This record gives sequence, structure tokens and C-alpha cells, in this order.
Amino acid sequence: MAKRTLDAFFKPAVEAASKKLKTEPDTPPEPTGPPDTHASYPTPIPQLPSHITVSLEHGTPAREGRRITDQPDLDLLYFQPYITRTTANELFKFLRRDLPFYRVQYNIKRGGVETSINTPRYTTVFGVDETATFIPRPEVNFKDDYEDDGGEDPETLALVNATSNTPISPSKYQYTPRPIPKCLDGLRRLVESATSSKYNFCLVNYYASGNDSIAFHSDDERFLGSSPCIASLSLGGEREFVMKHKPPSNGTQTPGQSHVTQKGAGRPAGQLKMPLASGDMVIMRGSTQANWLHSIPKRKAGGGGGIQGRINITFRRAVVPAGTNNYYNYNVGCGRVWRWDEGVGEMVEQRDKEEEKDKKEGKEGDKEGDKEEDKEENEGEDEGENEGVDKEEERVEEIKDTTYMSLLKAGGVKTTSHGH
Ligand SMILES: O=C(O)CCC(=O)C(=O)O
Ligand SMILES: [Fe+2]
Repeated sequence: MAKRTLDAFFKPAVEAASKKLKTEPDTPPEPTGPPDTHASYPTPIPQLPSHITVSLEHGTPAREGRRITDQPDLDLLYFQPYITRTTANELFKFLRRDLPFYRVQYNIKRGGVETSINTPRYTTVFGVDETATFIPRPEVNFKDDYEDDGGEDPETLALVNATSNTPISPSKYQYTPRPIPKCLDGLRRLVESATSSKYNFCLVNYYASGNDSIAFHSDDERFLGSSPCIASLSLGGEREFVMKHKPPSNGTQTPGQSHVTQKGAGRPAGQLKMPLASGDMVIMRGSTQANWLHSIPKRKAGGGGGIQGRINITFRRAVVPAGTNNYYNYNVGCGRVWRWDEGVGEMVEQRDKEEEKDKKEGKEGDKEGDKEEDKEENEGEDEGENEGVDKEEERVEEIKDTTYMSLLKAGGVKTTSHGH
């Protein structure tokens, strides 16, 4: 992206930041503008404080990216870091506090049997595939719409067909697509300019502790097109990112196995391990997704560079509506919203309006019902069950790998995916 366009995007922030320095040095950071609202958001999403915006604009890349292509089929660009640690940690706290998260459950069918999977991390997603786009609604945006008239906030963005600009039929998507809020969209544009690729999706993972994870998988769904470029940004506590080559179709030695450095005994051959710290960014591109798997394994408590919890943001480009359906299904789903509670220092599941009303009216029977439900949910959260969940996910991956192998033999058709 041209520097001029980025300057225009960040200009209000630069002005706000310099004004703040001159007049009110001790007041809390000012957001760059009013919060983003949209019917698809559970609550408004604030804009970044102007000093974070300025630091992103002027401080990235904190270091130039290092290209890693010394393994077969691998093409990585590794920024260590892309965003300075201080800004990355502030961004981490902002996003954890201000984004709505989900703990998605979904069913898979294996051998004809329905199995329920609990995604072992918090997720959220924004964006729409390239057949549609969000455009400002002139009738709203030319009004002085930030004046509070006590009514509902007017919708400022309309979802339209990307070529004809005509409204999208509500039946086109299974979930209402969510526009990328400004606090992530500025970042998307910066990352676009750093990687010379375009992105229309922003997937966010929050790993609350070492027990949260993502199993080995590749982001090689057909809806991303061939040779997708995926930018993956890490914020907060450090976690290990592990990559391994997909098994070969003929079941012989993993390609590249003999070239990959094996540090320490007992470590499986052919794995690459990267300690992703706050602000680091890995770009996976070329034939990487087609040939390599990646994961964030669970790990014991401790480590993480002093910060508890980690956010990962991936920027991707989906080319067809199947991508939109898949991403909302597996990263938002149908469950309740979870939000960060600074007081208790953890994510808290949000009640819906009906439940709040019941609580206020003191409906005891319903409360008892809730307890039963909670108990069942908590039972599903103990360590043993989580182990099981992780294994469930690993087993899904095994199935994906096996299918991948058999499809490769049959001519390289892609597997279905659960949309990590
Ligand atoms: O957290 C990470 O670094 C990886 C996330 C990831 O692989 C994904 O969301 O597909
Ligand atoms: Fe991934």
C-alpha cells in the first residue's frame, strides 16, 4: 500500500497523540475515534488509543523479516519482531479486553458416529470473502451520526456484492459477516504493505494458558485458492510454534527429514520449532500450506516471558463464500460471547439479556437449572477431559492426513477442513 494512503489512515491518530502530549500528559490514552458499531457485533469495538496507532505506523517493521526457505517446500518470512515488544504487549491487552471471544463447540462425524469437539482456545473472526465487501452507507455517513439521539446506532456499513455493489441477500451466508473493526484493520493494511499480499479475513486466537492449543493442521482449504499467503502475528506471552512436513504419499521418508536439524534426543525428526514472542510475525506462503503442518502444542505452566496468555492474529484471503461460512462456523459458532474481566483476570462467559432479566427477577428454578448446566460444562473442563479433547483434535488431524495421503495418490485433491 502507498505510504500516502497509510498516512491518511493514521493522520487523525498522529494529531490526537501530539495534542495529548501538549495538553494532558497524565490522562488515560485517548482512542483514535468513536467505537465501531455493527449489527453483527455483540458490543461496540473501541478504536486503538492513538499512541498505539502512532507507534504501529512509525515503528513497523521493528526488524526486517528473515526469509526461511532451507527446507523442502517451505517459504517463510520471519519478523523477530514485527512490532516492538512494548507496543505489542499494549496491543495484546487492548485486544484481549475489547474483542468478543468464543469457545466454539462443533460436531464431527467419524465412522458414522457424531462426536462433539471443544475448541481448545478462545477464537473470534472478522471479514468476508472477496465476492462481497462492506461499503459505507452514504445516507448514514453523511449525517452527523455520532450525535447521540437516544435511539439505536445507525448501521454505518452495508454488505454488498463486490462487483455490482448491490446488497447481499441474507440467505447467502450462514452467519452474518462482521466487518473488520478499525483496531484490526489498520494492522491488516500495515501487514499487507509488509508482505505485498491482500487479506480480507482476520482470525484471532486467545490462548489463556498453556492448556490452550491448536493441533497440527495446515491452512490449505480450497476457499483460500492455491498457494495462500497467511500472515500470523503473535502478541503477549511466548509460545512455541511447531512445524512438520506432511507425510509423503508413498509412506516412505518424510521429504526433507534428513536436512532438518534435530536438537536433542527424543525429538521427532523433521520438526521446526520457533519461539514466538510478543510482536513476532511469521508469513507462510508459496507451497508451505500444501506441504507443511503447524501447531501450538499445549505446554506446562511457566515461561511465556512474564505475560500470561497469548493472542495470535492471522490475516488471510478467502476467495469464495465457503470460506466465510467455514470461518464463522469454527471461530464464532452459536455459543455465548466471552469477554475479558480485568477484575477477576480471566475470560467470563456473558449472559444473554433473558438470563440477566431472570437473574434480576430472582427466578430460583431457572438458577437451579443453570447450576446443572454449569456442572456439566465444568465436568467437561477438567484436565482429563481436556486431554481427551486435544486427542480428539489430533485424531481429526490424523484423519485429515490420511485423507490427504489417499487423495494425493488419487491426484492431489484437497481435504475438507475444520477451519483453523
Ligand atoms: O497461534 C498460532 O500461532 C497459530 C494459529 C493457527 O495456526 C491458526 O489459527 O490457523
Ligand atoms: Fe493455522
